[in-house]
Amino acid sequence: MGPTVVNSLEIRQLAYAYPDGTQALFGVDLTITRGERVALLGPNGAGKTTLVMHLNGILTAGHGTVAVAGTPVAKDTLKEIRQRVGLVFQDPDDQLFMPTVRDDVAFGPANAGLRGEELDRVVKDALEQVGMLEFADRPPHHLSFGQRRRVAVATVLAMKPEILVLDEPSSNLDPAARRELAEILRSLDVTVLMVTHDLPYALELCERSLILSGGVISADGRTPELLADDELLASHRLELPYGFTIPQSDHA
Ligand SMILES: Nc1ncnc2c1ncn2[C@@H]1O[C@H](COP(=O)(O)OP(=O)(O)OP(=O)(O)O)[C@@H](O)[C@H]1O
Repeated sequence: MGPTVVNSLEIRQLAYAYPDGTQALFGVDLTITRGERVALLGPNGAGKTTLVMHLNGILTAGHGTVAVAGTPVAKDTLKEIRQRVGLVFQDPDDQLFMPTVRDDVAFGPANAGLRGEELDRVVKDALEQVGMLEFADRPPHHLSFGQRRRVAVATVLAMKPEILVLDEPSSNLDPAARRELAEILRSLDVTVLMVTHDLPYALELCERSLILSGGVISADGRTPELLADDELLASHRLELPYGFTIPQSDHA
């Protein structure tokens, strides 16, 4: 027998219609292996948010299954699933609500029962991973947007997630903050699924990309290959920035 391959995420035939009857997902199949970084691309209304909301049980499958590291997302597994799936929202202010950065990062692990030195160590590690340790005693609302996003990532890392799911991680960041966050994300030893309209960011960070369109996955492959396919991009309302070319080394 070969080594066991752990799948961080396994989605089988996931379909979902909102209560008003809008069918947002039509049978999505997706496997993400531990350690992969994957970009989820697609036009507005493709179903990306709907898909992400199934990963930690905010929505539950109308049809099909979702499993995180082998554990099915279901009512009786929600507590475990929410520790394993670290969701970083687009707006860090939806995630930060405590008087200090330290308290925000400690909130999840403290809730899970960590105390004392163990809790301190987890908080310190998470803040170090995003380069925000020196800001531990600051109120989050005194930080820049880019710093708040990094703290939001730390709140999720403190839970030692199986998979980090980021919604538009580069939005509202200036070029330096965008690059710093990319360096941080690349340095993490965690599976990543990143929803983004920022195609160069997907290229920079994710070896693999998916295109979701009309509630189905219509492309799944190596990011440089997908982004070099002008017809594929145009047919899914995806556009590279004007003048951007895929570096030849990525094409190979
Ligand atoms: N609460 C809701 N009730 C009914 N329909 C909804 C609801 N939320 C989303 N939809 C519909 O479901 C479909 C998928 O929407 P979703 O928000 O998942 O797309 P998205 O890919 O995340 O788009 P965007 O890039 O704009 O964030 C769309 O047709 C949308 O109008």
